[in-house]
Amino acid sequence: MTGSHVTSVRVVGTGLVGTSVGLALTGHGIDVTLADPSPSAVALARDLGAGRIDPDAGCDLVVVAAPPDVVADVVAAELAAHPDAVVTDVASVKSLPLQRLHTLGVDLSRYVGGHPLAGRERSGAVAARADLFTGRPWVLTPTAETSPAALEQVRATAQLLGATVSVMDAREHDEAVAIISHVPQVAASLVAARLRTASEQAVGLAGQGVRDVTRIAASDPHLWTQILAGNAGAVARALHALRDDLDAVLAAVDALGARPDDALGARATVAGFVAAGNEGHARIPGKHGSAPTVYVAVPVIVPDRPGELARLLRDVGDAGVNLEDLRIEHSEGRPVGLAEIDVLPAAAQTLVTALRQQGWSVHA
Ligand SMILES: NC(=O)c1ccc[n+]([C@@H]2O[C@H](COP(=O)([O-])OP(=O)(O)OC[C@H]3O[C@@H](n4cnc5c(N)ncnc54)[C@H](O)[C@@H]3O)[C@@H](O)[C@H]2O)c1
Ligand SMILES: O=C(O)C(=O)C[C@]1(C(=O)O)C=C[C@@H](O)C=C1
Repeated sequence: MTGSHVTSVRVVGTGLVGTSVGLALTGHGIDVTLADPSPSAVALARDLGAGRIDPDAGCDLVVVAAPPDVVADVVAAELAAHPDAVVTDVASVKSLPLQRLHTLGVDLSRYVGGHPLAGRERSGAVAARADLFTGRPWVLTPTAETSPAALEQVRATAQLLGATVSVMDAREHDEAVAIISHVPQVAASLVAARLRTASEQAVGLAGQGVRDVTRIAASDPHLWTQILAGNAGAVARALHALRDDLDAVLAAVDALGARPDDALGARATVAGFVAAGNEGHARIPGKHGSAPTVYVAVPVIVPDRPGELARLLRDVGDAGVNLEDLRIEHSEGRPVGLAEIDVLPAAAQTLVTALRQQGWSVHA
């Protein structure tokens, strides 16, 4: 290691976040070794290019990207196994793991708690992206015991991945993420859960509004149970405040439903909460730092027949264009689907032309 720059990093836990860290660091020429209790998870991360598997390799830095309920024990084990390395983690909650480390009596001078505010609603290495952290916040939660050199090393590594680093204490972090991450997840899940009992006809009308509000409702229940349980105090406080607001809106809407011509003040209440939402929304900062890679979505109609998707993917490959992501949607009542192929902007026109030549209906 030279200065605060790392040359070798061990990533423990090769799911979405760990594999993304591995991909990004490997891209910067850093020697990354990977570990995970699941042999298939670690092999997949290696195959995707996130690093190599060598349990005996030394390292400057260990990044623990394991689930929140085991993270403290894994950090403690890594500190013991790598006595010259700095150890950080990426768990979404910070106070409980820190308490557990204190209980374990671990020397915390080489440990720096961390949390990138970057992720996806999908888990596992397949969802990993090298540019996941570009322009995103990354909180570090050092304690009085943390050595300044350890803090600088982790800060430099997060910055190398394109993140904007801020430093706060663990309790402060947990209060903040209850409001900007944990309650939004609860709200998205609750709104999406109402769709279970809606009619087919109603769900078939889903437009962009409900898609925007519920994207993170696709998140992993196992991970989120650990996150919400791991920050229960702060989440409960934020949910009580939300419930008070919901009660006020409900009272106004109830009054409008019962006495539309005589519900004094009810419309002002409704307008007030929408306006308050405008104000809160306006406070969300734009992304910091350089922009993450922006892909262009090329929409292609795919007949709902066996082999059609395979034929499309073959034609994308034959066009010499790299497919960055793929989404498929089925249109209600139509014998076709819509495939959205994400590609780099520079490749979009080549792909559109090539697919049209092959007879595909491209809506670009
Ligand atoms: N998903 C997100 O959007 C997001 C964003 C920021 C931070 N985080 C945090 O990152 C961590 C990992 O989340 P993820 O989304 O990558 O989850 P994931 O489910 O995609 O991956 C977790 C990985 O940890 C492995 N694992 C399980 N037990 C382990 C142990 N004892 N030691 C080492 N590895 C172990 C699993 O096999 C799996 O490969 C969590 O602490 C989470 O709170 C998640
Ligand atoms: O799915 C996403 O877009 C996220 O960024 C997820 C998100 C967030 O709430 O910001 C969720 C939990 C993590 O701890 C960090 C990131």
